[in-house]
Amino acid sequence: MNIALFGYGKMGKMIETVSQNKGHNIVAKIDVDSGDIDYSEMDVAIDFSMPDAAFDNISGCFENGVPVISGTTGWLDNYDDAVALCQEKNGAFIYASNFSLGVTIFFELNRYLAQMMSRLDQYRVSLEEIHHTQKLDAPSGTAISLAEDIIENSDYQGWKLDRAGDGEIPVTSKRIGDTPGTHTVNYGSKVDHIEIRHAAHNREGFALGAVIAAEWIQGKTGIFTMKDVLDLNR
Ligand SMILES: NC(=O)C1=CN([C@@H]2O[C@H](COP(=O)(O)OP(=O)(O)OC[C@H]3O[C@@H](n4cnc5c(N)ncnc54)[C@H](O)[C@@H]3O)[C@@H](O)[C@H]2O)C=CC1
Ligand SMILES: O=C(O)C1=N[C@H](C(=O)O)C[C@H](O)C1
Repeated sequence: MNIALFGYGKMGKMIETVSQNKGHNIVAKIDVDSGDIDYSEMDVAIDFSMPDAAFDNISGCFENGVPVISGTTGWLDNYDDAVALCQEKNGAFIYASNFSLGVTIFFELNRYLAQMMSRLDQYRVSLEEIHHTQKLDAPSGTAISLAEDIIENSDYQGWKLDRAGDGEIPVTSKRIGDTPGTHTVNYGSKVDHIEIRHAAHNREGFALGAVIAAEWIQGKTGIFTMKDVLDLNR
């Protein structure tokens, strides 16, 4: 498979290594100021760039018939436009705030736990995410996904960074050293707490999930999620 990398930073380089270890070719490494882009050899584009670059990168790929795997966070104000363009061009698209296979399962646990806990008014939920100090966005895309999934499966009406009001989920963001990404969902009562946590040990899991998604999307058209890739919708 011929893969084009949009964003050749920490994740772009990790995806290059994982892709090559699986026998794929990297046919383009697009970074800031790369100039004119030749889309002709691309079987798929994997975008891990920057919030203000992601939508243009994704749009360019759809305009040129290239399927897109998008991992960049912090650009979702334009998500609906990306979906509309993908549909107009009969393209193929997967966005995930976190491509780790473990986090895809963690998202399912979070939804199920939220449904059960919504029956008990003794517990209050809170979210914490910890990342490396170079991270640009806060809270993380993964924390936002977790919060949105809890809201969909409970009576919570929103989330807020740090100080949350009634009916809102408090989210705490910490930036510590080189932490690749740790997410904790905590339900506390006066007498106990229940916690689920995913901790990435390095970036390889994110990269592997993105490459598996790129392999899976070959020959398909439509908008998909990692649940489709792992066949968790059954
Ligand atoms: N969904 C997931 O599983 C994961 C998502 N991420 C997200 O991926 C993004 C990138 O993360 P990192 O690689 O750690 O960041 P990074 O800062 O190491 O790399 C980003 C790269 O994008 C480049 N860039 C800037 N403008 C560009 C443009 N117009 N076109 C192409 N490239 C451009 C930068 O020069 C840089 O090399 C972030 O939004 C991060 O939150 C990171 C890890 C996992
Ligand atoms: O910027 C990162 O590094 C990460 N970003 C994603 C996010 O915002 O959730 C995924 C992962 O936690 C690493």
